Amino acid sequence: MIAIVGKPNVGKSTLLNALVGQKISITSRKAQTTRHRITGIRTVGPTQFVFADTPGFQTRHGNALNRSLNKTVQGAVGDVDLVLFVVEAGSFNQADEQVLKLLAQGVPVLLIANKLDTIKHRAELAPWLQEMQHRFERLGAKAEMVPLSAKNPKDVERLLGLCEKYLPEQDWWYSEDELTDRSEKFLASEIVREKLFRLTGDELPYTSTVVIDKFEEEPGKTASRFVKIAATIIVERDGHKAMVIGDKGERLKRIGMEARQELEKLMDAKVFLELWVKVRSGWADDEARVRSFGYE
Ligand SMILES: Nc1nc2c(ncn2[C@@H]2O[C@H](COP(=O)(O)OP(=O)(O)OP(=O)(O)O)[C@@H](O)[C@H]2O)c(=O)[nH]1
Repeated sequence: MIAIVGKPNVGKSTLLNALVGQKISITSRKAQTTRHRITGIRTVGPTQFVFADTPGFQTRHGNALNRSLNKTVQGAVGDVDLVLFVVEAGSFNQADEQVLKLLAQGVPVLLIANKLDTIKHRAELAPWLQEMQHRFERLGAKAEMVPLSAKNPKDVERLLGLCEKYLPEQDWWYSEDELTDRSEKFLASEIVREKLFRLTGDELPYTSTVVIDKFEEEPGKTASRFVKIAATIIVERDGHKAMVIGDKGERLKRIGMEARQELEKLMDAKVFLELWVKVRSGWADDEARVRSFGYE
């Protein structure tokens, strides 16, 4: 069991998807895309890797949504064999420091210095890596430094080999072909949320969310599956609703189309997807609402 932790936007979900070999956690340029603990499974030969992706640890806003996200992170690092602590290569700031403080004593850590491809002069990274090593030593923590790019398949394969050394010998938890413990219904809401964030860019606040109202598989008349999904995009203000719908409904249509195509591939089914947009002001500050929208 391996937890993937780090501040928002360092590439945790990108790394998880690469490690698992299939997209199971959504990613975007927007920070705070991941909202839930997502388990990804990869079985290679005799070894089963169970990865837990976590939301980026929040340090700025203390609202109910962020408190819930941070609880998810804390829960994930407690009981694992190994932690992948993801940072951006060459950088370590206050937000990274906060994550470091969460790490349980005694659990081995790989410091993943991600986005190595963005560093022009690799030699310049050496003093930074040394400084990182010292930082861990001062805490009495064991850590191995692993500079890599989550977007480079060779780096990801090498990382799997490094992780393997830390895993105990025990029975597998999942069958060989399982990739995630999350349901298709959950993945559907995540994929709609990813398209929503990607197609609205920085204009839409991260407090928008997606709730699945209906997820029904039609009894098969033919060999292929047919799934009917209705989802509501929840936003904070009327202005955001207009932004999501777009000119003559163009943007909402595009969100629906891209999400449907990806879901059809993922579920190997014909998908009928219906999208609605609703305004619910202040939901991210309201504990009960945060829970009712599926956050722990
Ligand atoms: N250049 C480069 N970009 C990367 C790499 N890994 C991830 N990214 C980009 O970094 C951005 C954030 O990636 P995510 O995987 O969504 O990051 P995250 O840490 O899961 O983010 P949160 O959900 O906010 O916690 C995306 O635009 C990725 O494409 C990498 O190795 N190199």
